[in-house]
Amino acid sequence: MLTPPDLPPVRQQHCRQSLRRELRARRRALTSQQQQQAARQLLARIRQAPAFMRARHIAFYLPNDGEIDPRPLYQWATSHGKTGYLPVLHPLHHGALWFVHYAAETPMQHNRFGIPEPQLKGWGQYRIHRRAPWALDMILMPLVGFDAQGGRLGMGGGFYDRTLAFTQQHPQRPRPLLVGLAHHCQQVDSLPLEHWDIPLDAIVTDQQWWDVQYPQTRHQASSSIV
Ligand SMILES: Nc1nc2c(c(=O)[nH]1)N(C=O)[C@@H](CNc1ccc(C(=O)N[C@@H](CCC(=O)O)C(=O)O)cc1)CN2
Ligand SMILES: Nc1ncnc2c1ncn2[C@@H]1O[C@H](COP(=O)(O)OP(=O)(O)OP(=O)(O)O)[C@@H](O)[C@H]1O
Repeated sequence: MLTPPDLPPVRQQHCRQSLRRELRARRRALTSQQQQQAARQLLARIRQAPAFMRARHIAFYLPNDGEIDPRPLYQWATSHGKTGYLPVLHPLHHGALWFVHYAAETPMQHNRFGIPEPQLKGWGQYRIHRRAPWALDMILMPLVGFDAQGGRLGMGGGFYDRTLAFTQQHPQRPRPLLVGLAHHCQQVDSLPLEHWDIPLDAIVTDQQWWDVQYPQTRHQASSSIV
């Protein structure tokens, strides 16, 4: 179920869709014990990584559709002085995300995909809790699929791609480390990188941490972060 790079675009999109379906079914099939164990292993793997230890402002997500659960990591991070944020669907810019501070007392609402996110109240109050993506130290983003070369497949909305496009347009500006999270069973041999795909710095599963090195010709080479 791989997508050869020389297929015409429409066929490629079709392949991405069926691969997405297959990988989503695979992660949903994990039992709650397997999910809990994966979340514990993810915590153990990430919390000791120097890049994570240095990071102070970190975007997490609330698990949906069988995604690997970063909540134990969030608990650990916030009890060690770090500040956690969640993605919120941008109220005006369709297809983009805001990152909003998240704590136990944060009022939540469900977005149109049924995922809980911090409530948008007045714009004035909201601005206090929002952090620009470039001012985050690390963004942990959920993956539907990935390959060991840094290719990634998300839910298909292009939300993270649009929100993080600035990292390609202004490569010398400050930017967060982009870390994709997935279950080990979501790995495939090879995924083509689309021109809009934002390269990740690392991919972490319950079983492994990959630093992603892109060829210079394709993307800015990313430096090793652990
Ligand atoms: N936990 C989590 N939060 C997240 C994301 C995510 O992937 N995971 N997102 C990452 O982008 C954003 C939300 N994007 C999403 C995009 C599509 C679907 C989804 O379930 N799509 C359905 C179709 C639903 C519809 O169109 O009404 C589907 O594909 O079955 C969910 C979230 C922001 N928050
Ligand atoms: N910077 C961008 N500007 C406009 N459209 C974009 C941008 N990035 C991605 N898109 C569009 O978003 C759609 C979904 O892209 P893709 O299939 O790569 O999503 P994804 O990477 O799986 O999702 P996500 O980024 O939310 O994890 C594509 O049709 C693409 O054209």
